[in-house]
Amino acid sequence: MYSFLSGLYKHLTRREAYYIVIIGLDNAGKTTLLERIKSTFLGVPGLPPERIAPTVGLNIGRIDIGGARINFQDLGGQTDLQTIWERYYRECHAIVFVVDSSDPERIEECKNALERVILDDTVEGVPVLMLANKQDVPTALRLESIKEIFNQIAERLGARDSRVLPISALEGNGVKEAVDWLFLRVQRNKVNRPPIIISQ
Ligand SMILES: Nc1nc2c(ncn2[C@@H]2O[C@H](COP(=O)(O)OP(=O)(O)OP(=O)(O)O)[C@@H](O)[C@H]2O)c(=O)[nH]1
Ligand SMILES: [Mg+2]
Repeated sequence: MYSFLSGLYKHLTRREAYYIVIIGLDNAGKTTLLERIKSTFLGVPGLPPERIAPTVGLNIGRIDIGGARINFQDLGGQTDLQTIWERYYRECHAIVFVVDSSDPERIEECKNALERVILDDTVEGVPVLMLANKQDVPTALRLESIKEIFNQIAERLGARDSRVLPISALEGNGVKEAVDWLFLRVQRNKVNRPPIIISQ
């Protein structure tokens, strides 16, 4: 009886879980984005921007959406930390690459970092969302310019789902749209990268 009930409980509480990595150069705004996602979807205030320090390890954020769980993994972007990215993106269901649109001088470095990820065969078919962050800065590169730069790389993505969206992690603009895009894409890509089934 106990095993029947516990089996039934597990069945009723089972749900799909997805892992999404957030990468990009240091100072791009990844942790600010993670905190913004948490405050938008969990309804609790995230860490205030002035308390966010450069990431050395990994920050995790969990949200529930459409009956599924999404686990965001925000990684440090400093050059010597980029070597750990692959440990996380190889297993993930989608990749978010955050770009600091207010720093045109680092765009080339940004492109190279993204290219290295895209060219890794282990992420073939995984949806990639490029976020043109800091759109609240008046002098920031606008979406069209960022698209022009990143579409050269996107061509290499082949049949994979990819998109460039404008956001301001600081002010929250575009953050919900970005998460909605990701949720739809990880579900569409279920056959290639099945979700992890969890109970609760
Ligand atoms: N104006 C503006 N500033 C932002 C935005 N997002 C982040 N910032 C600022 O950019 C700086 C870096 O933000 P972080 O979130 O720590 O950047 P990160 O990508 O996590 O950096 P690492 O952890 O070192 O890889 C901080 O001063 C943030 O307040 C944004 O949308 N607009
Ligand atoms: Mg960080």
